[in-house]
Parts: sequence; structure tokens; C-alpha cells
Amino acid sequence: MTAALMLELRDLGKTFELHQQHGAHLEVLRDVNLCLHEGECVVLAGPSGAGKSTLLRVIYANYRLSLGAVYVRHAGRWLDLARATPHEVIDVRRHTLGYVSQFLRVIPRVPTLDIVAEPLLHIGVNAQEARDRAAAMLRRLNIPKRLWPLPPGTFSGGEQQRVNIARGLIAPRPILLLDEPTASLDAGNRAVVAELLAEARAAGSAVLGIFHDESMRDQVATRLFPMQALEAA
Ligand SMILES: Nc1ncnc2c1ncn2[C@@H]1O[C@H](COP(=O)(O)OP(=O)(O)OP(=O)(O)O)[C@@H](O)[C@H]1O
Repeated sequence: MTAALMLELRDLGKTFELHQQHGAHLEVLRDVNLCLHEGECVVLAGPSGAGKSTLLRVIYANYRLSLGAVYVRHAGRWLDLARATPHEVIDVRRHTLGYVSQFLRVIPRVPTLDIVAEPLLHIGVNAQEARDRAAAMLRRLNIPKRLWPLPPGTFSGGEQQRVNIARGLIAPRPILLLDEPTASLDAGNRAVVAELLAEARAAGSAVLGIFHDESMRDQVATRLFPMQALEAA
């Protein structure tokens, strides 16, 4: 049986308008075509400035694309996220498309356990089960129990990154976008993340990510997608 197509980028282009520089334009992505299937992990590879993070942000609809389409398989049908309504984008993010960046966006005063449990509440898991699953995830990622009731604002960089990963991976998502989620982690915790990603893929998730660390990339990638910085026009 062939794996189902989950995400398709067609002739995607992104040009930034630099408003503070008299409307100058910076073309970062041109004619990007990519198919992502369930169970695979495609790693974006290319030099700094090639547009890897920009591509993930365009897919997640943080940045508006300039050309092309971002087709996502959502709730049994295809949706072009670039043309979706804000309500559809929220629904896609809640149920289909996960995004884990390098940094945790801290919500003041909210305990770590609740931050990690929240995505489960959004998809209808009951509060007790959500907290139990959040606890198990935090334990797996070696966050000490004494930190669970505290907001993560004062945690170390590596601890915040692990809370971020816990929150990003706790609710199963058909498509996962990962922007350097393991940059500040030690080898032991990187291995835990590699295991979590293998489990997500085995359950059918399609993963598209950026991993600068070569050993991590070798552990998780099923395929590389090479990218190059565009020449200035
Ligand atoms: N919001 C923005 N406004 C203007 N230019 C931007 C914006 N975001 C990114 N860029 C530009 O787009 C180009 C690609 O940046 P991007 O962060 O996507 O590269 P990258 O391949 O992820 O690099 P790195 O590996 O260093 O993280 C850079 O020249 C950057 O300055």
C-alpha cells in the first residue's frame, strides 16, 4: 500500500517587501515543489539564509506566500492553506498541522504541566487524562517533577526547549513542522526526541523539519530536501 500524500507545495514563491527600505524586495523562495507523505521525515537542507525557516512559516501560514499553493489534507479533504479563511487556519492548526519552533512562547503564570496539557484539551481529551499524559511526556523528556507546577519563564534554554517539544508533540498531528527543535539539547535528550519522532511517524505522521545537527539529521531523516539561497535579482 502506498503512503498517503499529506502536504503538497506547488510552485511556491515568497518575496519579502522591506517597508523600511523604500519598498525594496527580497525574493527568498522560488518555484518550491514538495510532496510529503505519511510516515516520512523530510529534512530541509541548505546553507544559512536559504529560506528553510521561511518555508516552514509560509506552510504554517505565519507568512503569506507570494506565489503558488500549500495543499494540506485536512479532515478528509484538500485545503489550500494560502487561501483558507482565518477560521480554517485555526482548525488546521488544532487538528492537522503542528509546529515546533526553537523557542517556547511563554505564557505568564501558567504552570508547565498545564502548558503541555493544553493541546490535548483543545482536541477534547478530558482534564485528568490530559494532565496524566502531560506528566508522562515531561518525565520522558527528563523535566524534573519539581518544575512541573512552575511557569517555564525562568527555566534554562534546554528545559524550555523540552517543554516546547512536549507541548508540540503531545497531541498526535498528521503533519508536523519542526524548526530546529533540538538546538539546545544534550545528546541524551536529542535521542529522546528522535524516539518520539519515530513513534509519531510509525503512527502515520508526516514530518518536515530543520535539523542542523548532522547526527540528529541522520537519525531522523528519511529524505533530504536540498535548498539554495537565491541569487539577488
Ligand atoms: N520577516 C522577514 N522580513 C524580511 N526578510 C526576512 C524575513 N524573514 C526572513 N527573511 C530573510 O529571508 C532569508 C532566509 O531566511 P531564513 O531564516 O528562512 O533562512 P534559513 O535557511 O532558515 O537560515 P538559517 O539556517 O540561518 O536559520 C534571509 O535573508 C532573511 O534575512
